[in-house]
Parts: sequence; structure tokens; C-alpha cells
Amino acid sequence: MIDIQGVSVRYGNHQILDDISFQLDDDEIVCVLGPNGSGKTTLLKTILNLVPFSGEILINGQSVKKYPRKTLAKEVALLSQHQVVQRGYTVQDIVLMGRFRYQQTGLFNGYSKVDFDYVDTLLADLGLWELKEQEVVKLSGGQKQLVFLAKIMAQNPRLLLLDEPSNHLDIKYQLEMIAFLKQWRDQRESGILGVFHDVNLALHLSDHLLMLKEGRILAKGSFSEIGTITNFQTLYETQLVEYYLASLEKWQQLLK
Ligand SMILES: Nc1ncnc2c1ncn2[C@@H]1O[C@H](COP(=O)(O)OP(=O)(O)OP(=O)(O)O)[C@@H](O)[C@H]1O
Repeated sequence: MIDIQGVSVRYGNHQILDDISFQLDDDEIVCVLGPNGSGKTTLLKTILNLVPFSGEILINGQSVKKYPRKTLAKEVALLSQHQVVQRGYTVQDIVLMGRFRYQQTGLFNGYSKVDFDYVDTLLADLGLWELKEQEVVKLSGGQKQLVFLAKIMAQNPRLLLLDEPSNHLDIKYQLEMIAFLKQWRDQRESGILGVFHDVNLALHLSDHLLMLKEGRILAKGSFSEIGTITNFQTLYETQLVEYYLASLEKWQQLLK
């Protein structure tokens, strides 16, 4: 369980997160919605202790600031928006890197059969099997996105932090990814905190939504609790939201 208590982040004089508090259960999926620059990415980075913050973040009762890096990587993994990969690495190479946290301390002696089997299963489940030996720099944006998702899943963390994971994915892959993430949660009871600009996908995936505006929580709850026109209009500062929500309802009916 993640317990975020009064977390604030500043960059210079700029307040990016302001007194954020919420909890995320081990098997809960929360999707964060908010306009550009509202602090969504910063929130994910802060949970991994990559950004200086005030307040407290407890992971299974222990402060994130006290976790050794390697132990933290078994608890929480982040899929960033921007991934850089050098030439020469195959899909299998990149996903195997997610298993690094499971190697014995000291000199790295290579991956075990357990690691290779773990990666093979992930590649098959994510539809990447055919690409296993391909060089990652030569893949499409969507294929790369799935490879990096597989890499963080190879860490076998108890919480996935996903920063706009549906970027670059076509509709088929988006729906398959959502189904895969739900299956992942159901089988492993791992929580997911995902940032989405696509409200429709966020609704489809999440148990709860967290609306973030100017670094503060505007609302948190299920769509039926907080998905009001007023909240969406306040969040995105547009009157057109009424039409958008009407089209969302049609999508939700189709996806049922
Ligand atoms: N390293 C940094 N130094 C200074 N300011 C930063 C830094 N990183 C982010 N910011 C600022 O913090 C604010 C929040 O950024 P953040 O990336 O968290 O927003 P976001 O909600 O994820 O945005 P988007 O939807 O556009 O990805 C922005 O004003 C951004 O300019």
C-alpha cells in the first residue's frame, strides 16, 4: 500500500505539488487526469523519490526515502513518457534489463533460466514474441512503448507507475494494453497509478480517478462519484466538456 501524506514539491519559487494526500491499495488502479503542466509526471517521479519533496510517502509502512534503490525497484516501477535506447539492443535485451534487480549482489554473472523464462512469458503476453530478436531502435513508437512496458513489468513490482502509457498506440493496442493491465492487477494484486490524457481509456482501466489541477487534488473517487460536468469543466477549463462526456458514455456502452 502507498500512503501519500501532505506531499509538496517546489522547483525554485514554483509550487508544483501542493499538499497532496491519498492512498493507493495494493490491488487498486487509479488514473490521474489533469491539464498539461498540472504536476502529473512530477507526482509519479516523487513517489519514486526522484524529486526533493516535503511530506511523507510510505510504501508498505516504510518511508520511500529510506528504501535502498534496488529494494525500491522491486516495489515500484515507472514507465516514463520519454525513453531513449541505444543502437544494438534487441527487444529481449531491453526487457531482460528489468530483471537486473533480481541478480545477486556483487559481480553480475548473467541472467538465469528463471529470468529468460519470465521475459519470454511477458513478450508472449504483450504480443511481442515475433519481435524478440529485433533491434529496438528499428521498432515503431507503439512497439517501443510496449517493450518498455514489458521491461518495467519484468521488475515484477507491486506498483506500476505509468506515464501516458497509451501514447503511440493504435486503438487495437490501446484496448489490448488496458486488458493486459487489468489482468496483471487481477493475477498479481499489484496496484497501478497511471497518467492519462485520454479520459476514455482512464475510465475503462481505473477503479478510481484522481483529478489534479495546478498541483492540488481537485477530486478523487469513482467516475460515478466525481465525473461531473462541473468537475471536468473546472479541471480542463473548457465549456466543450459536456459534448465530450456525452461521447464518452457511448464509448463506455460499446466497451461493456
Ligand atoms: N526539472 C524541472 N525544473 C523546473 N520545473 C519543472 C521541472 N520539471 C517539471 N517542471 C514544471 O513543473 C510543472 C509540472 O510539470 P509536469 O511534467 O509534472 O506536468 P504534467 O501534468 O505531467 O504535464 P503534461 O500533461 O504536459 O505531461 C510544469 O510547470 C513544468 O514546467
